[in-house]
Amino acid sequence: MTSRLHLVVDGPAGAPTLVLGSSLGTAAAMWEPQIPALAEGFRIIRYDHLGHGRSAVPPGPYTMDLLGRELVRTLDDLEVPWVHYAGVSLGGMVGMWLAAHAPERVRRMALLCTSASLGPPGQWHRRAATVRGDGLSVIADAVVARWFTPAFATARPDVVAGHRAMLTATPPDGYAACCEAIAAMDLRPDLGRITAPTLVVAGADDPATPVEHAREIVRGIPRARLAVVGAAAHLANVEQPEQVSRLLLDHLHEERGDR
Ligand SMILES: O=C(O)CC1=CCC(=O)O1
Repeated sequence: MTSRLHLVVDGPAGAPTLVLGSSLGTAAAMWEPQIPALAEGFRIIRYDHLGHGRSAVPPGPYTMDLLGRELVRTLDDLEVPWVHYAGVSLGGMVGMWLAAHAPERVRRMALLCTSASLGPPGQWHRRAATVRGDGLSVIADAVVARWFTPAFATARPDVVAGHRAMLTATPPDGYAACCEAIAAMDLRPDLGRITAPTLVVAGADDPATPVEHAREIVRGIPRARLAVVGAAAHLANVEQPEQVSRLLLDHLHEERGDR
């Protein structure tokens, strides 16, 4: 079976592959601020999660296992034996799953504004039911308020509007099915199996996955370290693009020192 994931590829064909995973309710375009800097040295493969962007929308509920296996299948199709991986939020959850279940496929990893366990499950089931019943626009204001700090929202209403449009363009059934994957997720027991050197990035003002969630991941992964980005909420890579790109490049280039 071929992959059901929509991919966007940038960068030189012969360069090491860097896979970028996006957050719940966004698509590959959420990584746009990083592409100019990262595409100089990496072949970047951005993917839309199942149920998101231009990927397939199979019936839910989904699980982290399903989302992760879909990515493995995609890498198999592309005949890519290993990758560097960076993911924001839901993208980071899939990254943790991948690095724990297929450690040979992940060389270095960055986990941004994410969590290994994001309960309580009831809140995700309620959000899924709301979205299935009434669509995404009814939750959009609340979600976007967690994505950006008030100061950034005031300074860059154009960026906020663009990301809000990305959210409301997400298929409601796909979004709801991913909420159910988050509800059922507990990656904490898997963290100790992750061998990839891992940079964990938290937004200092992220109300969705607070810094303490990042600290828990760092405690669980043997070769992990933490970076806290100031003046950033949940989509820290959008709010502080230069700082996050620099952190990613420094972490990915440390590979040269691993050998
Ligand atoms: O939508 C939210 O509340 C924040 C979030 C959780 C997982 C994700 O990808 O975004």
